[in-house]
Formats: sequence, C-alpha cells, structure tokens
Amino acid sequence: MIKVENIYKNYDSKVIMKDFNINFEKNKVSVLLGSSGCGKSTLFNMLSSLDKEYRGKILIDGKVSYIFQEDRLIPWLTVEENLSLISSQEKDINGVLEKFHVESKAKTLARNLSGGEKQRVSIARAFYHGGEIILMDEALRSLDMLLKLKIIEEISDNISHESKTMVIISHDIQEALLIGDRIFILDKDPMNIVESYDINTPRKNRILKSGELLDLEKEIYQKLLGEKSKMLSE
Ligand SMILES: Nc1ncnc2c1ncn2[C@@H]1O[C@H](COP(=O)(O)OP(=O)(O)OP(=O)(O)O)[C@@H](O)[C@H]1O
Repeated sequence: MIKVENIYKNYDSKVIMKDFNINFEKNKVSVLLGSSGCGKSTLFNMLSSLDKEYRGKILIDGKVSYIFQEDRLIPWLTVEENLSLISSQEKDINGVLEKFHVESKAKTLARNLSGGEKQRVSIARAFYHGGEIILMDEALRSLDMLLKLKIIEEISDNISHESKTMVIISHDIQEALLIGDRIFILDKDPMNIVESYDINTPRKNRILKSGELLDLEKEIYQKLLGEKSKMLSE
C-alpha cells in the first residue's frame, strides 16, 4: 500500500505537484498514463526515496524495488552475478530467471544481452530483490507482444500471491489495459488525476474478450487526446 498525501514538489520556479494525492492498493497493479513531463518519474523518485526534497507525506508499507527505464545492469558481470549482488541471502536465482524466460542467459555477461533480455533480467532482479512495493518505469516497452503477455501473466501471479503493490508508468494504452487493475490518467502543471478506471475483467480473459475493453480504450484515448489538444493550443 502507498499513500501519497498533499505533496508539493518544485524544481526551482517550476511547480510539478501541488496538493497532490494518490493511493496505490496492495495486491493490485496500478498504471500511470499521462503526458510527457507531467511528473511520473519524479513521483517514482520520491516513492523510492531517491528524492527527498518535497513537502507532504508519503506512507509506504514495505521495501521498494524500482525497475528503471534503462536496465542499470553491471555490463561486465554475468546475469546471475548481477542478481546475486543485490541480495545477501541464498535464494533461487535460476527460478526467478525462469519466470521471466531468461534462464538460458544466467552465465552471459550483461553487456552481451539484447535489449529485451536486459529488460527481462531487470524485472527478474526486482522480483529477486523481494520488495513488497514494485515500481516499474516503462520496463515492458521493447518486448514483443507474446513475451509481453507472458511477463504480464508472471507479474500478476506474483503480485496476487505475494501481497505486493505494483505501480507501472506506461505510454501504451493497450499495455495498461492488459496489465492494470487500476489506470490513472494524469495531466500536468501541476500534476493531477484527470480520471481513474478500475479494470475488473480477469487478466487472462483480457485478450480473448478484448471487445469488452474497446469502449474503455476509446474513452482513455479521448482523455489523453483532450490533454494533447490542450498542449497544442498552449
Ligand atoms: N532534476 C530536475 N531539475 C529540473 N527539472 C526537472 C528535473 N527532473 C525533472 N524535471 C522536470 O520536471 C518535469 C517532470 O519530469 P518527469 O521526468 O517527472 O516527467 P515524466 O512524467 O516522467 O515524463 P516522461 O513521460 O517524459 O518520462 C519535466 O518538466 C522535467 O523537465
């Protein structure tokens, strides 16, 4: 669970958040969709304590694992060395690599992985780290659809079985509809929630019954386009 209350955040004269409030529930995947520069990464930096320069209150019930936009693996170490580096406990590295379909790369140097493999190893590393809170900044973007679906299935299994709170930044409405339990549409100057949607269709039915989600997809496009047309007229 994450509670963000009455946040004020600025960079010099630019106010990013003013009286900003948002909650993320446990056992749920929340997705943040919104215009570029509205403050999503700034919010993640605050949630992960990388940025402490703000006013207001953030309540978080657990350790945070942060999957960044870029992989942040150590290039000259193997995949399993990259994972073992973040935990002193003896845990099953191969098991977690298997979950994200990169077990065959355990002995490969990180610098020799493809872009999609690096992303999957980064996700595996976050789950290996074992935080109750998982923040994921566009980490699925360069995966093909089939792989994306497998990873989404794995993530959602893990979230519901291990009582985690997951928050994802995405720019892809279809990805948001496939993975999210709740989708927040954000606008900027200062950051605010335009709308939030609960997706109640079970994840495994979302492709087969995607017709049910089409209306919602259209509505979200309209919300985001509303924002874009505002930006264009500025
Ligand atoms: N360290 C910083 N100093 C000054 N301004 C910053 C700093 N970091 C971010 N900003 C500005 O704050 C605003 C919010 O940035 P942020 O990266 O949080 O947006 P975002 O919603 O994650 O954007 P995107 O979707 O493009 O990644 C932007 O206008 C950005 O230029």
